[in-house]
Amino acid sequence: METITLSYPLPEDIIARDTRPQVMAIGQFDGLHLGHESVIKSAVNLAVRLGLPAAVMTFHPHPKEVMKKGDYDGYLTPPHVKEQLFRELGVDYLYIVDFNDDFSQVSPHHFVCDMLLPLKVHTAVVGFDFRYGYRGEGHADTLRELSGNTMEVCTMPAFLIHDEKVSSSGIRKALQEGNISLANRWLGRRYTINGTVMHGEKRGRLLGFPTANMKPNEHFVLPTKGVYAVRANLEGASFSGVMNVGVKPTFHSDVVAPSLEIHLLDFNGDLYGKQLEVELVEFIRAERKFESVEKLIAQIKVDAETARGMLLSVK
Ligand SMILES: Cc1cc2nc3c(=O)[nH]c(=O)nc-3n(C[C@H](O)[C@H](O)[C@H](O)COP(=O)(O)O)c2cc1C
Ligand SMILES: Nc1ncnc2c1ncn2[C@@H]1O[C@H](COP(=O)(O)OP(=O)(O)O)[C@@H](O)[C@H]1O
Repeated sequence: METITLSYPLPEDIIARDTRPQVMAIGQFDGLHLGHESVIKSAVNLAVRLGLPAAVMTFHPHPKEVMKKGDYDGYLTPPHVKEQLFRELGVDYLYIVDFNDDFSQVSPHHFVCDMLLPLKVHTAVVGFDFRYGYRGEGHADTLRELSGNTMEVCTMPAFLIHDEKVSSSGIRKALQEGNISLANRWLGRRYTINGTVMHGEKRGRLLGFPTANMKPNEHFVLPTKGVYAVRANLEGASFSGVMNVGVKPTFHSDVVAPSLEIHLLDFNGDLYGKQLEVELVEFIRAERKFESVEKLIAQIKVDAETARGMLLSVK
């Protein structure tokens, strides 16, 4: 797969490229969840049938981040992981459009005529709720017309699980509510945060539960404060663990930024500076303020055994 970064207007060298007509899935693909996957798989299958390359066009940063909508809480899937998923799905060309204030002003007409047509989009494959151009005024049904009927458009219906529409906003909400099973089911994989192990307050070892304090490598959506059963990948090996996301109210009365702390079960070693990839498997309980350190320790013991039970048959 070739990754091509684009800006508007398209640079001369891109226009001059001898691009073959291509089937292009277009969307933010924030997620990237099972609904997005079905759009991309359809584009790839169609491309194979037509003997054309399969492309994806996506936008970065997230338009909500650029437009300062306020409700943008970070990545569900960081760009490099999305890129890997596109590759695995069989995409030949990945176009990443630099989404900035100027691009947000581009009309639907100009988006189609100045970007899609020069890129020789033979068929655009989009989700049922695809919006594009200034204020999202362009809809899937206007793509064809704006291309002067030179481009085919294939609009994919909503992807449903148990009659519910799979959506990124639904996954974000599920993470906020501790509904990890739903978030994972809709994503089609476990919600994963990766980061670097930093020094913390050195209290964990005194409690009998050393916890690797993980600083996320990207601006990920944080799940709700609480305790989780996790699988953690460390230098190619996989461990079961229990993670606390929160502000440790037993020790802090002031508001502090939430931290992610992972205790690996059956592990002893130095993790400082190492890269950890943490996959959320299940929510165990909400974070609480304990009246004594002893009670917190007793609860952490129960949490660790709960996680162990939950993770018994999980790889
Ligand atoms: C499984 C688990 C559950 C935890 N639950 C809570 C909790 O409910 N309330 C709380 O104040 N701290 C909780 N903690 C956080 C501990 O207070 C924290 O690990 C300890 O303060 C060590 O911090 P340090 O790594 O910065 O030294 C939990 C930690 C773990 C590993
Ligand atoms: N089973 C384990 N799980 C997590 N960290 C462990 C474990 N065993 C040893 N460690 C080490 O202990 C550190 C955490 O100890 P802790 O007292 O909580 O210190 P800190 O507050 O700096 O995180 C980890 O960063 C890691 O280097």
